[in-house]
Amino acid sequence: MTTMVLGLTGSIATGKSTVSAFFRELNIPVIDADLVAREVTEPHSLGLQRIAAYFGEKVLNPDGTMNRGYLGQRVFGNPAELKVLTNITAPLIRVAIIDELAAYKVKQIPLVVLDMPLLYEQHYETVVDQVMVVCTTEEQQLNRLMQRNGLTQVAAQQRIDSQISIAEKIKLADVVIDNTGDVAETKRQVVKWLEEQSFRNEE
Ligand SMILES: CC(C)(COP(=O)(O)OP(=O)(O)OC[C@H]1O[C@@H](n2cnc3c(N)ncnc32)[C@H](O)[C@@H]1O)[C@@H](O)C(=O)NCCC(=O)NCCS
Ligand SMILES: Nc1ncnc2c1ncn2[C@@H]1O[C@H](COP(=O)(O)OP(=O)(O)OP(=O)(O)O)[C@@H](O)[C@H]1O
Repeated sequence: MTTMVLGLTGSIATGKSTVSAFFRELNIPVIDADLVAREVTEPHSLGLQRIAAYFGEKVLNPDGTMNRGYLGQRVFGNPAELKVLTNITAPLIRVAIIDELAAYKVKQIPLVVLDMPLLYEQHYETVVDQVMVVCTTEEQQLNRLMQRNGLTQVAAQQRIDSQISIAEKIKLADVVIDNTGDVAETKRQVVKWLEEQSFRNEE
């Protein structure tokens, strides 16, 4: 059996994690690119060494972990520095994700989800078989992001502007999940899509 890889994306805070939780509930494996990004920047990793070499010792906490608050504040308002950071992490993330996908393919798992905010920005269209985009209105996105991360409007908007807009991603999507309603309404759309694909990973 061949493995189908579903790319799950959206823009920041449009509801990817909310949708990926539905897949997990159905025992469908999810690769979380944000988590992979954390793994490739663990203490003593090549990723963190490269980041510290460029951004300086300030990016390191006393315990050797990455100071995410400091780095996030620095790069999200500074496109040139964000590019440097992304250029360090993206190749490391890519190798780790391709490895994980290969392991699922060997096991012939029918469906694997790749939850990746930067799926289009990093050109993963060729890595996945279909792309599902989770969308909200821009106003909901801003409000949910400010609320979830405790960010000011300016800081939240800077993060939103670091990615391709939702409108652009909708145009590129194979399937769009509308997350402007309540969570149950969103879940119904995901279940419907799964039923249309006529497979589910069994327990
Ligand atoms: C800048 C960092 C330190 C901020 O950490 P923080 O804990 O505040 O945020 P977190 O990692 O949870 O990311 C939150 C969201 O920010 C957005 N984001 C993260 N990195 C980037 C990036 N390089 N470019 C654009 N948006 C990004 C994503 O939508 C992500 O879901 C961190 O995001 C990071 O190390 N980024 C580089 C790695 C990367 O590219 N990750 C994205 C994987 S697809
Ligand atoms: N349908 C909804 N109704 C109300 N709140 C929601 C809904 N969907 C998601 N949220 C809330 O909005 C915030 C963003 O959702 P979520 O974390 O799923 O987004 P994300 O796309 O995974 O974000 P990121 O890009 O940062 O990883 C969360 O606080 C979540 O609880």
